[in-house]
Amino acid sequence: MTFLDSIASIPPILESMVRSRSERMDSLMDVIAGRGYKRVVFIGSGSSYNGALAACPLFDRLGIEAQPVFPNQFTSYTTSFDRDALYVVISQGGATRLVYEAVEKLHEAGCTVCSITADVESPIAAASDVAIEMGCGEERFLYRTVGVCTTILSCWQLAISMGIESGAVSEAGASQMDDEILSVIGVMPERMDRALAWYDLHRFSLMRADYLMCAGADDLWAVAREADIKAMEMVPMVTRSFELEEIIHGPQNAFDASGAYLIFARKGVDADKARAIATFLNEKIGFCALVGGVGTGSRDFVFEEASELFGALEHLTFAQVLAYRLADDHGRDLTRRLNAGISAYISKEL
Ligand SMILES: O=P(O)(O)OC[C@H]1O[C@](O)(CO)[C@@H](O)[C@@H]1O
Repeated sequence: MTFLDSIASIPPILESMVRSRSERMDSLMDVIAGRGYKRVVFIGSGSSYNGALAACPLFDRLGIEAQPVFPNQFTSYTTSFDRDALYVVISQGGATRLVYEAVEKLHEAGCTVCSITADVESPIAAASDVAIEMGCGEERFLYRTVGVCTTILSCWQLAISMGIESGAVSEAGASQMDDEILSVIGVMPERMDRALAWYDLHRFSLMRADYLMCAGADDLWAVAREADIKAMEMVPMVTRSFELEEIIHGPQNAFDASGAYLIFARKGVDADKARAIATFLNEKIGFCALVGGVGTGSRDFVFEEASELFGALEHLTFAQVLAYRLADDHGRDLTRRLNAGISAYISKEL
């Protein structure tokens, strides 16, 4: 089993989650019934945070304000609570200490807590009021890959359920969303194959890069963050991600030809901005690829999303393939941690 098999295993896992949405969200519906939630606060770290961030546009579309917060920010610094909000803690491992402490803090404040974890018997799931199964099972490699995709889908299903409860989505509308998600899942294998071919074409430029900078807006900012964290952990290499407009600080000042640049973008409000940044980077700085529907250059990875609302998964497939191929070409063993001794200094787990 290679890491690529792990990426390839994602679409059928997601498909079976979509087909069982009602059963998966059954216990959540009991908890949110009659509560009229209009606000969701997500608490999660790393890929768990990114998964929540990727789902925020759907909540917004359904009239629900959604916001992700890092566990340390919440546990150590947050002092005000919104008892009319649903708090959702996300932890693939289910035992991240600060996420667990967030549940305790929320319960002391009288708030309702929903968890999303791979194992519904994990400490965080057991401590929460309602536990949603992330759906990823046990990740075969160290790096959250299946899990980040199933986190995004779990959050989308949470949004759809809250939309049904609030009346913003009818049952028929929810089924249409399921179909739209299935159309995205249907193209993920093709995105994977094309990403592999794209990597082969640009391998030399990518292997030369000392660092990787990623940018995107809205849900594609979440993809940029995930591309960043995966390349950093897996290759490994120095990486950073920016909200699309924020990356402009870099080329003005610090970026140079030893970096590689990825801009995730779709047609619409930010297309011209994304193209302008990519053109400047390509003409004046170094290797830059536009990923998504707006590219026209030979370095770009161009595809029409099967769905704009749920297309983040298509972009994410590209990011996962890139991290895997770069890691593989660098001779990285993805079953072993580098610098595993850090756990003698600090541990995130209970
Ligand atoms: O989702 P969990 O299990 O709480 O872990 C959060 C993050 O911590 C890490 O395990 C290590 O930083 C990441 O890989 C992960 O995304």
